[in-house]
Order: sequence, then structure tokens, then C-alpha cells
Amino acid sequence: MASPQGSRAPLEFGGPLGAAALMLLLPATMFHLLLVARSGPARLLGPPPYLPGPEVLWSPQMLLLWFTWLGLQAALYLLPARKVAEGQELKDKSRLRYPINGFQALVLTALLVGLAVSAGLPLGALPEMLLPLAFAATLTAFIFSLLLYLKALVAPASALAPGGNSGNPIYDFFLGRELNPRIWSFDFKYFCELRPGLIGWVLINLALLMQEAELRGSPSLAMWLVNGFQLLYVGDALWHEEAVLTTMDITHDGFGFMLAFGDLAWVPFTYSLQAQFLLHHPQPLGLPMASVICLINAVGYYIFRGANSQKNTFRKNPSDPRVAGLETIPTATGRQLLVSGWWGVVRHPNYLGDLIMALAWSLPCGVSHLLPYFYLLYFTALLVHREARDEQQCLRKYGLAWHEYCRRVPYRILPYVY
Ligand SMILES: NC(=O)C1=CN([C@@H]2O[C@H](COP(=O)(O)OP(=O)(O)OC[C@H]3O[C@@H](n4cnc5c(N)ncnc54)[C@H](OP(=O)(O)O)[C@@H]3O)[C@@H](O)[C@H]2O)C=CC1
Ligand SMILES: CC(C)CCC[C@@H](C)[C@H]1CC=C2C3=C(CC[C@@]21C)[C@@]1(C)CC[C@H](O)C[C@@H]1CC3
Repeated sequence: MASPQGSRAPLEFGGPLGAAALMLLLPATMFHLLLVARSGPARLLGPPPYLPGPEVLWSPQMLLLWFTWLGLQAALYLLPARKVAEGQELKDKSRLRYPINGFQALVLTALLVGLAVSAGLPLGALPEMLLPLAFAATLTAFIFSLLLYLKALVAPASALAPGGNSGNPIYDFFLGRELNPRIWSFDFKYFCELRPGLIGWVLINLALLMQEAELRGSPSLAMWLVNGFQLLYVGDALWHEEAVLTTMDITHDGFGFMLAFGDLAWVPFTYSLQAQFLLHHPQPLGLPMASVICLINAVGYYIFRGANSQKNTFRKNPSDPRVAGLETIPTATGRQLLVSGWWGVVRHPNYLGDLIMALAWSLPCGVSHLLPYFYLLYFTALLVHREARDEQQCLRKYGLAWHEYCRRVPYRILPYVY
């Protein structure tokens, strides 16, 4: 199996061994978190309260519910979109087209769920179904990745991703071989990245809030904050859906187990960890502390959105008055790099904002347990690793200009620290 570039791309994630370990470790961590969040001691580093048997994990009804959810999101994806955007130029100089209707899918899902709840759907019962649902999602991710791997065997070389075609089946299965696997115009990676997982995450959060209201009479302030912050984050991602077309996930990485599991299982079932924790471990939170936490989230969001919008506006139209005055470095590709504004503070200001928000999502859970801080810890590791991968890609793209950018903006994520 030759690399699409002729020469083999360097192995990432620790090569085949690292990929095999991650394929076991990631689902194990997700189930560990689901079990521990509902246990009394809620110890991140302790053993799980029990090991669930097949009768707890396997449920045909939950598999059906999961497929109904995927089917609903796929149907919403296929609805007419307010805009159809073009992706980055591919190796064969063509550009794929993508529907921009993610926010519409979120609103329509909210309407449908609202109608179903008012007709008697017991959404508050969902938290009890998380284990078999997570199992259904994990199983789907494994089978789906296998089908994607097989599909790539008949794909033309130009459709393969730069990584993920090492010739080692475990590594390639993990990273994904085909860059943009599609059936007709249905793009699997783009669909999975933003719809079932992200919208599923806020739906699980809402179910946990409703269950808390049933148990304790009303949702706690901490639960409101976690729900509000994460809804803002998901709403923002879907509102700015087009921006995902320039992320490395879409332009560089193949679609394999890493993204299939990450999008379909990891995001909904682990990103909702704080709300899961709060349902089983209510935390007192006064208004003054809640205001401070809201301020932290607002600062994080301001940096995150400011940085992302500045780069996206600049990439779309460098003469836009909002970015035209910013200082830039020319590169041999004809593109320029921003060296003032947010992108002159650190080389990844959007990651800094994202991490500040991650802190604000954990703080409502108090400081008695490490468990709700799992997201912050995992996300720091993910972004540090992602930043290093992006750095390599930028160095390959921009060469000397990237060196100059690193000299002018020496810190990566946190000014004067990292
Ligand atoms: N919650 C979660 O689990 C995750 C959230 N995220 C968030 O998603 C968002 C997107 O992140 P991600 O895809 O990693 O990457 P970025 O949006 O940070 O994009 C990196 C790219 O931006 C361009 N770029 C870098 N520096 C400059 C500069 N100085 N001037 C102009 N362009 C520059 C380069 O591409 P080019 O030059 O080709 O345009 C580079 O490859 C972030 O806000 C991140 O925090 C990401 C991962 C997971
Ligand atoms: C579990 C694995 C080790 C890694 C899985 C990674 C995925 C969960 C993430 C890879 C890139 C992502 C992005 C987002 C969500 C998480 C995944 C899918 C966003 C959609 C989150 C919202 C932001 O506004 C945009 C992000 C793009 C990248």
C-alpha cells in the first residue's frame, strides 16, 4: 500500500503500538468515567465501582435508539441548507461542497425534543441509559471504521489522506485512510464531526438537568451553568460550522477509528462528564462564585471567538476592514501569516480561550473531586499534542516564514509560560 504522496508520512500517535493502545484505552477510559461519575466516591484515579457485564452494556433497544438518533441527524443534514460552502483545494485541484445547516439541525432537534417531551417522552430517564448507549456508539464506531477502511481499498490514490496510509493495518485503521469518504454528496467525516456527537452532548446535558429537577425539585445553579456554557460552545461551533472545513481533521486527517470514536462516542459521553457528576454529587454554589465563573467563561469565549473569527475573516478576505490593519508575514505560498492582533499574542490564542472555558466548565463542580477536572486535563494534553502536529504541518507549508513567525511570537498557548 503506497503512501499517496509517494514517500511515507512520519508515524504519529506512537505508531501502530500507540494506535493499538489508544483503541483500547479510549473506550476503557470512557466507560470508567461513566461508571465513576455515578459512584459515591467518584474517584478519577480509583477503580470503577463494578465491572458492567454484557447484560448492562448490551441492549437492542438502546442500539435502536442510537440508530434513530443517527438517522434523525442524517435526515437533518440532508435538508436544504442556507448555504453550500466549498472546502479547501484537494490534491486533484477540485473542491468538495458542504451544506451549512448545522445550526438549523440544532434548532430543529431542540424543537422536536421539546415536542416529544411535551407529549410525554421521559427525557429524564436518559441518564440511566448512558452505559448501553455508549456501548452502542462504541460498537458503531468500530464497525463504521472497518467499513471506512474497506471503502478506502477501492478509493483512488488521490482520495487518500497524507497520514493513515502507512501500510500497517492497525495504524491505518486508527488514523483513517480516506480523507473525505463520501457516498454521493453525503460526507461522513464532516457529518460526524459536528452533528450526532455535539448535539448529542447537549441533549445528554439537558436530560441530566431534567433528571436533577425530578430528583431535587429544581436544577441546581451549578447544573444550569454547565448546561449554559456547553450549549453556548456547541451553538457557536454549529453557527460557525464553515470554519471546521479548514481544521486539520477535515483537511489533513483521514477518517478512521480516532475520529469516528471521538466524534460519535467520546464527545457526547465524556464531554458531558461535569453534568453527570453534578447529578450524583450536588454542589452548593452561591451567586458571587457563580458570577466569577461566568466571568471566566466569558473571558475564555471572548478570546476563543475573537481569535477564531480574526483568522477566519483574514483567510477569507485579507482586505476586510476588521483585519486589514493587522501586521502580517508573507510566505512563499502567497498566503500570509498574522503576526499582530490575537495571533501576535501567542501562536494558538484560540486554544488559550478554549482552555479557559474548560476551566469554567469544571469550577461549578467545586474542588472536592478531581473527576470533573478530567476534561481540562485531557483537553490540555489534546491541545498541546494538536499544537505540535499543527506546527509540523505549518513548518512544511511555510518553511522560513514559519520560523520567522515563531521568532516574532515565541509562545505557543500561554504567554510567558508555554
Ligand atoms: N473541544 C474540542 O475537543 C476541540 C476544540 N478545538 C477547537 O477548534 C478550533 C480549531 O482548532 P484547530 O483546527 O486545531 O486549528 P486552528 O483553527 O488553530 O488552525 C490552525 C491553522 O491556522 C492557520 N494559522 C496558524 N497561525 C496563523 C497565523 N498567525 N495567521 C494566519 N493563519 C494562521 C494555519 O493554517 P493555514 O495557514 O493553512 O490557514 C494553521 O494550520 C480551535 O478553537 C480549538 O480550540 C480543536 C480540537 C478539539
Ligand atoms: C479521543 C481522541 C484522542 C481524539 C478525538 C478528537 C475529537 C473528539 C476532536 C478532534 C477535533 C475536534 C473538534 C471539535 C470537537 C472535538 C473533536 C471532534 C470541535 C467541533 C469543537 C467545537 C469547536 O468550535 C470546533 C472544534 C473542531 C475540532
